[in-house]
Amino acid sequence: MTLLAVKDLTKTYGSHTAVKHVSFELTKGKCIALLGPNGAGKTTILRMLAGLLAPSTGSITFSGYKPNQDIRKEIGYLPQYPAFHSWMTGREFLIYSGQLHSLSKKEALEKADLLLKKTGIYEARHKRIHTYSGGMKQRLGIAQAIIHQPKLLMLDEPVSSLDPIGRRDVLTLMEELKENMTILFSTHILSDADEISDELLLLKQGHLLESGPINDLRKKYQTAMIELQFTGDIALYEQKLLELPSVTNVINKRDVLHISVTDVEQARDEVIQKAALELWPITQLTMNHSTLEDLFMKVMTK
Ligand SMILES: Nc1ncnc2c1ncn2[C@@H]1O[C@H](COP(=O)(O)OP(=O)(O)OP(=O)(O)O)[C@@H](O)[C@H]1O
Repeated sequence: MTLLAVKDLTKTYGSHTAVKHVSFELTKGKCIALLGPNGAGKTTILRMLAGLLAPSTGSITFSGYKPNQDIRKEIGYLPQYPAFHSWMTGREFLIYSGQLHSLSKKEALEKADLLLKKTGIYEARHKRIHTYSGGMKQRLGIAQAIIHQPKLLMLDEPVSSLDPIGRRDVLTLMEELKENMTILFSTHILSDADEISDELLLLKQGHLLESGPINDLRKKYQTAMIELQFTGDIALYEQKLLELPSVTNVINKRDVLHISVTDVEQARDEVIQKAALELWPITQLTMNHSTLEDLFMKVMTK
């Protein structure tokens, strides 16, 4: 079921068009990654969906609403650089945020404690926010973004400024939250998108180049690969491998040969036959597929 539909969305800042005729749909209950290099228009799209920026043209339609109707109560948004009242404690900040969303003092208190537990920062609830680590601040930001129980949670680069521990904490929290809500998050970290998203939106210079379930995109773009390791001088084997019928390309990355092939099983048989005949000193043969990074590069350069 479609939760939100974007049609022909364009945003122009002065003479610069940051988002160009973008259309997509967000499926209810999915975690969707908005991927693209710097300046692709990710923040601009999120801010338009969050109702913080007016589109130049196009429509945003939330399920059950008219096109371009105010949908702010359905949306939770954590900007890339959230502003906190750092002198407040985490708990005070959440109670204050709840009251801004028209919760009574009692409701805000209950909700604050519930979310502090859910986001794993309950122990630090009476500490001032300026003492929180980056990961704790992001978790508090997410708690604040969902205090009004939005149907769609949008996070702008939620892990890009965090150290590996903070990053892991926030990704784990997103994994938990995605059980109960639709999440749209922007990133240029492909492994994060790979780890937690179900669907991708791939953006470049304001254009949406590809979108869809991650597995469908993998099938469309991935290529079969064989990785081969040898003892001795592997350069000797590059040319010999290229002569095999199923091999289309060979790249030497840190003494591992990455072999692109047309059919992975056929290529394996050809490699094994040749290796057995010529006694190649193979130490490892792995059948593989290209990574999400390869997919990203293919879409970005097509
Ligand atoms: N207020 C503004 N006025 C003028 N140009 C802007 C404004 N905000 C963004 N832009 C431009 O619009 C384009 C898209 O910016 P946006 O911040 O949406 O990209 P992004 O994909 O989020 O980038 P990043 O990954 O660097 O955060 C960029 O070229 C940017 O310089």
